[in-house]
Amino acid sequence: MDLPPGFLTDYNSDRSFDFLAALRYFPATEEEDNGISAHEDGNCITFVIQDGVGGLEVLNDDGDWVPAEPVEGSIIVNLGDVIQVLSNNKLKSATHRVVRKPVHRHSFVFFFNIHGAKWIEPLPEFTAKIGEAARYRGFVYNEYMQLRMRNKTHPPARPEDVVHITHYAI
Ligand SMILES: O=C(O)CCC(=O)C(=O)O
Ligand SMILES: [Fe+2]
Repeated sequence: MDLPPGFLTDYNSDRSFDFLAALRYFPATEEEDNGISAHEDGNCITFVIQDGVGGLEVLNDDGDWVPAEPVEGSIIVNLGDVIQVLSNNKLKSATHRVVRKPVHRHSFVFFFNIHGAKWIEPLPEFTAKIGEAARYRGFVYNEYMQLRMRNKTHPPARPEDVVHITHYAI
């Protein structure tokens, strides 16, 4: 990102919002194979350790779903919305989903987050310093998390009203 080493540590050294999820996906049935619907992670960076079953897929620029094939001993690193905003779209928050397979799947997912009170806006290194306009207005991280939570607790009738990071786009 052309930022000084240790930038993220200095930017936010508070780890209290981080969490680890141990997930188990039940086998797909004839009728239904949705594990997790298409989404972007709202946080900073997500680390996924998956077993050998597979099912995690990433949407590419052509609109095709590309499987993140299991590789023994590897960790998948997924950038979230916070990095997309900080980098002013230079780094993208990947759209991904999990499609269930005929057998159980297990994954460990570590969400490297940002403190809730943190102000998030495109960094000068990706805007003023390189003569680019900011593509997002600033927001408090918790506010975005609450809007995302509302997507689940009060699902909007119209799909276009579901809040994504584009809510803050300029
Ligand atoms: O289980 C996985 O491989 C990914 C889960 C995921 O995308 C999420 O929890 O946000
Ligand atoms: Fe995810």
